Amino acid sequence: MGLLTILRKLKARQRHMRLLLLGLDNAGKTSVMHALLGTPPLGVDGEPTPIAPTVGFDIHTLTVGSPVSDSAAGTTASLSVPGGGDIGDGSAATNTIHVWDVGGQASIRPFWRNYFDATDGLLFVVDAADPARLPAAGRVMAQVCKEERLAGVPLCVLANKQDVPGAMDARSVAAALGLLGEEGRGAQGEEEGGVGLIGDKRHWMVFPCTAMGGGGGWRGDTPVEGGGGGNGALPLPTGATADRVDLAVRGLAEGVGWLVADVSARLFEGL
Ligand SMILES: Nc1nc2c(ncn2[C@@H]2O[C@H](COP(=O)(O)OP(=O)(O)OP(=O)(O)O)[C@@H](O)[C@H]2O)c(=O)[nH]1
Ligand SMILES: [Mg+2]
Repeated sequence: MGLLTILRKLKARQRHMRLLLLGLDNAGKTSVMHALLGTPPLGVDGEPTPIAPTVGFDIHTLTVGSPVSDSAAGTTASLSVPGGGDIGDGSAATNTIHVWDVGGQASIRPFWRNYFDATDGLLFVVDAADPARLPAAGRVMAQVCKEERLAGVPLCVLANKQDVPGAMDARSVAAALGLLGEEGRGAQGEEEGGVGLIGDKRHWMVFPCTAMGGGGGWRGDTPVEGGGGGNGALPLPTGATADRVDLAVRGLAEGVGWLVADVSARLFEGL
């Protein structure tokens, strides 16, 4: 077996990828990170403690597709989402996912560009219970997506805070962000200032979710899908009623699972 083949097999087996977690301040990025890690911040009394705004960035590591491999570091956890898979020789692959959680305050956003290199997938978190800020979130997202270093990188939008009564569903969030506003999709929701993502080769999807895993009043719907590659079907909200909070909790894992699977296909297919 040649050296190149060995290296390729090693890469295929390890499947490291880097996701960048962005969004306006207060969207819930760090909360999403804690939810994914299964480690809500707790005080000494065991009660949840408020999450402080992120100044700078934090890196966390998740593994997908195999049991927990290392939890000693405190920032490593396994996640039950799809995204592992057979790597061609009958053995299962493990995706090791490095998530960069970067602060979203206006004063910090200019530094986001320092994190674009080597990004394989984008997680963009929005506060679906704060419609007034969604157009601004859409503009910021569009700016990020214009970045050459992020060309074609799949985008998972997390329409967070679905536990808050009145939170917008995935389709409304997609429209408010300008994702549905360009020609070619046949989608409703023409929105001024569309972000111009549609028509490029980027896969995107909006998932309704909550980082809280509790509360009431959640309104369920299905993810809204679009982007290049002919996957522009836009399923209508189903108005699901059963166990809505649970669905929103699962929406988080599903969203990350979708992104991991998409990135995997992009990075590791054919290895
Ligand atoms: N109800 C509800 N509150 C949430 C949810 N996610 C986050 N929050 C709250 O929203 C506030 C901001 O959450 P953070 O996770 O700090 O937001 P962030 O995007 O990391 O903010 P920056 O670090 O400043 O960019 C906190 O008070 C969280 O408790 C959610 O799903 N539901
Ligand atoms: Mg934060």
